Amino acid sequence: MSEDVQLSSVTMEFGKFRAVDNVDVTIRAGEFFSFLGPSGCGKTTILRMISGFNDPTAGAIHIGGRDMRGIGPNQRPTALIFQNLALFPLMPVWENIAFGLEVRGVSRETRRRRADELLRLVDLPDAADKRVSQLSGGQKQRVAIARALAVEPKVMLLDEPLSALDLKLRQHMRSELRAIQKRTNVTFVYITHDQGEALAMSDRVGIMSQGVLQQVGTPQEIYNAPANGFVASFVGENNRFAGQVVSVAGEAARFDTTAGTFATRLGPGIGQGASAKVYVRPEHSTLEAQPVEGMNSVPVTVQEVAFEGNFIHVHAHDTHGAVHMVQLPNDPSRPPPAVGARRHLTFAPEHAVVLADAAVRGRA
Ligand SMILES: Nc1ncnc2c1ncn2[C@@H]1O[C@H](COP(=O)(O)OP(=O)(O)OP(=O)(O)O)[C@@H](O)[C@H]1O
Repeated sequence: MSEDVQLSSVTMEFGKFRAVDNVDVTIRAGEFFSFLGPSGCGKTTILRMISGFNDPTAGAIHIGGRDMRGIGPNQRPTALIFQNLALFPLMPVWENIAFGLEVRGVSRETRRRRADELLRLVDLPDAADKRVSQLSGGQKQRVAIARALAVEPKVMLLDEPLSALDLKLRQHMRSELRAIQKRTNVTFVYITHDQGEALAMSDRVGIMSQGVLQQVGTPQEIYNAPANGFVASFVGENNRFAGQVVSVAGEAARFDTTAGTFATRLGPGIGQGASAKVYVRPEHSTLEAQPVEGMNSVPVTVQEVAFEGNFIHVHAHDTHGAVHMVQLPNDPSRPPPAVGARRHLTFAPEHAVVLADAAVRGRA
């Protein structure tokens, strides 16, 4: 069983500082939802408000339709997991998992049975009688998840739980966490500043900047149709050109920059005359010997060529000194240009989108 979490105009102020500004989002029952954003953007504050450790200074939180105002952390249908797992190192694994049940007066036999079930769920069927201190980092993480699930939360809140693990284990645990979430169907609210983690695991992602929720969407929507320049730059790479929209025809526009006039698409809220930036992904950019009919192009000089295995990153600067990146497939029959070569950075109108900067505090 899982429940939805509804945030309605949720705001949190610490004195005069607004850490979370008018956040509106409904996290669906059974969904894996991540809040993604840089350090200090308000992610932890949101999680603390959902779990009941802080009350919003304005707005409301409903879980499963129930207003959470005045309901303390222990009375909420939530469980919180964070980086510091707070397991008991010398206690057997199964007792760690069953700890919350013991507090609730569940018999030893039932506790043991439930712990064994949960250990199978997190793929540690033989660990029940080991001590926590004998486990690896990833195994401890699974025990912490099993312990949180033991009290049958409707909503699991996870605060960067993988950040203490090394890269390989972190990547492995991504798919583990996702699998556990699907098996239990509990609503997962996950916070992270790691875009790879958020994109790989989540059904939907909410991108935060400076307390403001910038966009909510599937990983594909966030990457392929960013709502503004902050989202486009925070998730993945982009080449950017500042300028002005000089004409508009439907969703297409002409955009004037110091590097040239481009045919582009228009992002949300951008119209005729707007000063903004055009964004183009490196994988949608190529380097051509000559300008190509119907495409945008900017004369550049190749500055650096980095072989990355499955692809090649080429950095090239334009006549104003701005550096742009092109991602080329690793194709031995088409070697990349040499450093110093002059080329035309080329991109299609449909891959160039004019976006506003981020939505900012107090104006969301
Ligand atoms: N109790 C508090 N009193 C005053 N300011 C606070 C308090 N808690 C958080 N803040 C401020 O609110 C902002 C958001 O903090 P929060 O911990 O939610 O960010 P975060 O996105 O989780 O960052 P990180 O990824 O670094 O943990 C920060 O500027 C922080 O300094």
